[in-house]
Amino acid sequence: MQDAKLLIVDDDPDVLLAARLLLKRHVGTVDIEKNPEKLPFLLNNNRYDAIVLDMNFQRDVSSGREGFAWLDRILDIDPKARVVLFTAYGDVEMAVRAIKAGAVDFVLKPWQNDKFLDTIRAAIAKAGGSLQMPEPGTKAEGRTSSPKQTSIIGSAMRPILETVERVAPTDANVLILGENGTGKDLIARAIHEHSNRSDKPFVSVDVGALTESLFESELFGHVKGAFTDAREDRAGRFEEANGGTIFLDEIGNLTPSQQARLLTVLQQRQVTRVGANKAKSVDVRLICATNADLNERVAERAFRQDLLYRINTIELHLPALRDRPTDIGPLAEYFLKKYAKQYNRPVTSLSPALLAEMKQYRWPGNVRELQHAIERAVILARPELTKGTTLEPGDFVFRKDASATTPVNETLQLEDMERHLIQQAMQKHRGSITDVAKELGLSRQALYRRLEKFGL
Ligand SMILES: Nc1ncnc2c1ncn2[C@@H]1O[C@H](COP(=O)(O)OP(=O)(O)OP(=O)(O)O)[C@@H](O)[C@H]1O
Repeated sequence: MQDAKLLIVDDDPDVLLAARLLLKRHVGTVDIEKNPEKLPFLLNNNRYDAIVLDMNFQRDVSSGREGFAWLDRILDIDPKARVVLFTAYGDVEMAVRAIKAGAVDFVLKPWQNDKFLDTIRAAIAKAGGSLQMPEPGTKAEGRTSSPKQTSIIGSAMRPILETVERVAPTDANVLILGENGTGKDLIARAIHEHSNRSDKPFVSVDVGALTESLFESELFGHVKGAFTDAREDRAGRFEEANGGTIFLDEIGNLTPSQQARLLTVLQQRQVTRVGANKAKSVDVRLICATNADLNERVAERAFRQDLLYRINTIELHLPALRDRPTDIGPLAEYFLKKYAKQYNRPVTSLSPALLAEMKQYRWPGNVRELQHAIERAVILARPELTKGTTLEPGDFVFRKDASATTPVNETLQLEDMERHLIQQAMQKHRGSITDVAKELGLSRQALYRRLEKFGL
């Protein structure tokens, strides 16, 4: 490391001095900088082997938002930059998010000298820094998703996949039912990929997250001047999906007037942009999904029966993960391999004890929860924590039994903070998912997950 060059950016002069004192003995050049505004200048005039960046500068003390913005900026200037984040103990969730956003690792403050050194050594040694980059498409969700070839794991899914293969080439409307995180989106994409429309768009809309005022313009489009913010003509999601498939998620949450509007469009196969007086024909295959019991909602008169009949030509029921325990092992192994490779972590297996606990757990968030729990455990795994290469129960946090890596109080405080921030941003942007996601530095998908988690 004697010929390496390191930059440390933190607004606390004591932290800068202490870090320099420690690292100077091992790294050739250690530059320190108090003001992150100087980053572009420094990066354009030096070649750093690694950069240590604080997540919380004074203006924005606890959210880490400024840190994320600077991380993005650094990676814009040098996509191969190897950024290690400084973060306070308890900010582990944030550190995990930052790694997903492209940082190579993180150091908890106050640091332990040998761990800090190991992390810096590994960051400097790593060639290219591309190992921890997120998968293409995970950082920001485009308006039109291209088909993703994701494997569908688990023997319990086999009968469903057989139905998918039979139904996909027809144009039949499909309704996918199942709890959150059971794979409804995945199955909808599989239907599209196996259909004759696979080279046309697959457009996914979380209709449950659209406010009353956004619903029409998002789905059907608008013309310039139709309302204050309509600065230009814009096609809606139905028009975007023309020739392909439209996937309407959380259909059970539609209000009566939204149900009526949607039914008209489905009956007439035509959309009229808000403010326009001429309808346009659209040719879309419709797939809907919900975690609600629609028959019960019909009985309660909360969902229109005529709309249900229009969308449920074929119904697919996805079982909850707790009802298919044989799938837990294969799914866990699959995610373990995927994330160990993505984050370059030395984890290769799950211990039998951990697997047994997983089978006992209820998995209220189903496969998504399992996926995130494994991703988190892999990111946080250190050789000394994982006894070499196997994840043990202690490396793993079950939602209801947070006994492991992050103390419960700190997890809760973080969650409160996160919830509060999201609520504030939702009010500020009047429910616009795109704007809120942008402000918080989250993908739309990640924001939806949090809205769901916090019941917002
Ligand atoms: N059988 C499976 N094999 C591999 N990955 C899966 C499987 N089922 C679900 N997943 C993964 O789990 C995550 C959640 O799945 P998905 O988004 O399809 O669930 P969902 O039922 O649509 O959730 P929601 O109701 O919250 O919208 C995704 O990342 C998906 O790729």
